[in-house]
Amino acid sequence: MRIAVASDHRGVDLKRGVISKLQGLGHDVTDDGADGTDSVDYPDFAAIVAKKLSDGLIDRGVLICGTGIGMAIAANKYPGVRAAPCSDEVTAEISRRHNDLNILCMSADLLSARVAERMVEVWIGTEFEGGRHARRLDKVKSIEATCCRPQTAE
Ligand SMILES: O=C(CO)[C@H](O)[C@H](O)[C@H](O)COP(=O)(O)O
Repeated sequence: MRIAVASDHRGVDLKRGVISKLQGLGHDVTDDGADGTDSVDYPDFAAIVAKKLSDGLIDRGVLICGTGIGMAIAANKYPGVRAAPCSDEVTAEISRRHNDLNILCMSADLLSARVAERMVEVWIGTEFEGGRHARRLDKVKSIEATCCRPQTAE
């Protein structure tokens, strides 16, 4: 799978471990920053990964900030992105089975490297179940199509 990973300054260490884990599983992984611990703004990094996903250049994304919340808010502004913070293996698995989550957001402040790497492994290895969940996601897509169209100037 083609996977892009990015973080803000709080997530740089966790990001390195996540990238190694994904590469070890045989995935094609890009590191989209941040490169150091100088303070940066999470929307800049969420935008890089979310745009790639929205444009079909990657299959999945992983975004890490202090809580994972800011990254999810920003990433979800891009069409076709389904991003959410997950807190453990269970939410990571259900986010795939029920929500077809395509960008996993994680908290650098609250997760250990071991738990975060395991979450990523479970998340990448879990398929969307379809069925009733596909019906619900179709409704989400329809909300996106009707509410989030770019506004044209009158
Ligand atoms: O956006 C966030 C909250 O969801 C992230 O946790 C950021 O990493 C955090 O806000 C950054 O805060 P800092 O005090 O500037 O490090």
